[in-house]
Amino acid sequence: MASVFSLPSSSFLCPLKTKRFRTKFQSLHSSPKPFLINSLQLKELDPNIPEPVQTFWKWLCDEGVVSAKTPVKPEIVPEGLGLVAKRDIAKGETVLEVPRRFWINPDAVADTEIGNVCTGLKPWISVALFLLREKWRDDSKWKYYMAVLPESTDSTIYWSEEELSEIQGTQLLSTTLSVKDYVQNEFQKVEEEIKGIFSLSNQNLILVPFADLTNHNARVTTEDHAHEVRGPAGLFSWDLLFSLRSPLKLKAGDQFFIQYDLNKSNADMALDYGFIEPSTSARDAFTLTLEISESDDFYEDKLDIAESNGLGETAYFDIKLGQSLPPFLIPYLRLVALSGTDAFLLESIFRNAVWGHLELPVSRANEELICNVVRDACKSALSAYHTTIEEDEKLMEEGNLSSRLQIAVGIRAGEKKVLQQIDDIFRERELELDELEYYQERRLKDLGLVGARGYHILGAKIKTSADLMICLV
Ligand SMILES: C[S@@+](CC[C@H](N)C(=O)[O-])C[C@H]1O[C@@H](n2cnc3c(N)ncnc32)[C@H](O)[C@@H]1O
Repeated sequence: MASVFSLPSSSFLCPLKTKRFRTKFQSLHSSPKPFLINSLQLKELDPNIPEPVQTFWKWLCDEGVVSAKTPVKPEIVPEGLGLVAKRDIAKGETVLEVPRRFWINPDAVADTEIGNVCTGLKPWISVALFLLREKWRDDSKWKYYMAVLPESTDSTIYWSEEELSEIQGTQLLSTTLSVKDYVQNEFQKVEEEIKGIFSLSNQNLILVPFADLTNHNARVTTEDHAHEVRGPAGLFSWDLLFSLRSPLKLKAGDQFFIQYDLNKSNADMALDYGFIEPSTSARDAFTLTLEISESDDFYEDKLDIAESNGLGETAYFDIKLGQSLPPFLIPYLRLVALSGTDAFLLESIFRNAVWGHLELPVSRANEELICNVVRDACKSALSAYHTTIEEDEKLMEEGNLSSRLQIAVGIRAGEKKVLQQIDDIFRERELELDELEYYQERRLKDLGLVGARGYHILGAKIKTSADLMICLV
């Protein structure tokens, strides 16, 4: 899978790293040259740029996608290939425009000979099938683009067993294995369905030659740089254009960057793009999965309450480093843990108000249980990693890690930090258990039945929460 990054209405895949050009370069080299590379725009290119990229650029020039006015050109940059400003570029200035006839998306596939067999397939599968077919056609309209598309990226789905062992215990490892399984199953299904002719959930998948040479940078903190506009798309034609504007003010020689996706965690980025942002703590995340067990005596009631509040039998909570817990996490935890003398809150007379009650501590037993359960889960998850945070940090400080090891170390350190943060939050909560105010106390206060000397209802002293229940329900 090549990397995918999100745009307002679409995503686009990338041709990848220069290190992967060698095989392409050799294969192109042995075939007759498609045309003489001598246009003005080509003279501006660094002669060290791999020949397939030069040929691709020439093709873009010939097709009118690149002109003398185009303010960027491809260069070799730390991220592989990238686009570099030829002159100063103002913030918001249009950097490139690619007419619709060059886009590769499910609509484009539908208009080709394989359109019929692709009808009804998932968008990523029809695009993948199309790419496979075009790759082997000598007369493909996209052949110069195909020649710069990568065989693989640093996405974890391409990692060897040995490389994957570096992310042992991480959520990223299980996601990676699930994605590989999913792709394999889909491949088998397609193979069975279509004899002779293959971020996966993305409905608006699109490949845009030229635009997908743009790299990501954390300095860009907005995502509104990609637009579909109508404009001139050739000598006499007018069409939809995929347009990218510069989110930053650039000086000549600066690289043109965009922001791929502000909401992705480092694990998402590792899987989708094959790189991470180790210094952006909010990208370090861990997903807590909570479930109302079917064997719970109050399963039906709990499920009903969860569903009435937009949650379900299983709920996923993404916890980010340095950020507070998602607001529904604690009420959901309290709901799942609700039992014994607290179960009266599950009765239907409380149905409209119960979520409000769950937003505050219910009882000491309930609060203690959620602390224990979460802390045990954190400890168990932490024990599955084969390194400590300190060991990972030392490796990062020493540097000299391969790009994949850098991802592995960054991911496992990040996940552990988040788990540690969750454990710290619930450890502190545990220490406060005696000071918290619980449901019964609040209720008595509401009823004006709590005096300075303790809980008194109609003169009878209340000793246990069971007594309270009898009095209050
Ligand atoms: C859309 S392509 C961009 C062009 C790509 N650099 C190339 O050589 O073809 C996206 C890929 O570029 C690389 N990339 C982009 N931004 C990066 C970054 N900030 N750090 C590391 N790699 C990056 C990743 O391999 C990513 O999957």
